[in-house]
Amino acid sequence: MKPLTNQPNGRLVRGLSGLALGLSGNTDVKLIILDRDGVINEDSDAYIKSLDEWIPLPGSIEAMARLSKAGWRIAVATNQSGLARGYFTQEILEAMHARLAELVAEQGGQVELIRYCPHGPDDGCDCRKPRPGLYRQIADYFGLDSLSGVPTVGDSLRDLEAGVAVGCKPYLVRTGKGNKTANQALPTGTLIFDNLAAVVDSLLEP
Ligand SMILES: O=P(O)(O)OC[C@@H](O)[C@H]1O[C@@H](OP(=O)(O)O)[C@@H](O)[C@@H](O)[C@@H]1O
Ligand SMILES: [Mg+2]
Ligand SMILES: [Zn+2]
Repeated sequence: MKPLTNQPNGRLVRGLSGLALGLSGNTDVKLIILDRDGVINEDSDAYIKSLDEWIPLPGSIEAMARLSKAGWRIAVATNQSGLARGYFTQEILEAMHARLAELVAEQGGQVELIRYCPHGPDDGCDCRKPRPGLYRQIADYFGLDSLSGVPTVGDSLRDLEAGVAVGCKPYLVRTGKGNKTANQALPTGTLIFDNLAAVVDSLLEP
């Protein structure tokens, strides 16, 4: 089932997935917002420029499927300045996201929404993290007037800052750039875990 994803002009392209779920704007919604590179898949300082370079981190796909099967809704919020820099095409990016959705679906889970910022650092958009534009788009999609308390998982400070700006609960993972980020001043209340699987374990423990 293809996730919903966005076009560079920000228009949402409806994939095969179902209708937007009209979740009420309350904080007990089981929604999680994940960063992509360094949380779900390996990251590289040379960017992830092809489907071959898009390699899931150990346990991340299984963790997403476990969370999804437990009733959580999964959204991804990712900066993809490589598009603006000309390192890869939108077609390649969408192929990575289709692969992600496919792998999670094979394990019985679903990635419902992937929102990315296609812009470069100097484009002045509102969707490049640490700005919270992607998070607002995700809240709109799920019909939420608040993301207060919604867990967001990142490996970079900007991921946490973007989520905290709209009330999310910040989780840092040590994968990707996370070990380095852990030495920076983090948003109050940030919880630190080794990887996404450990975050999911903590969210699912009774
Ligand atoms: O972690 P998410 O948001 O999913 O994606 C990050 C990537 O878009 C790239 O973001 C770049 O930052 P700049 O966009 O050049 O500042 C660099 O950090 C790259 O190493 C990284 O692969
Ligand atoms: Mg990242
Ligand atoms: Zn943007």
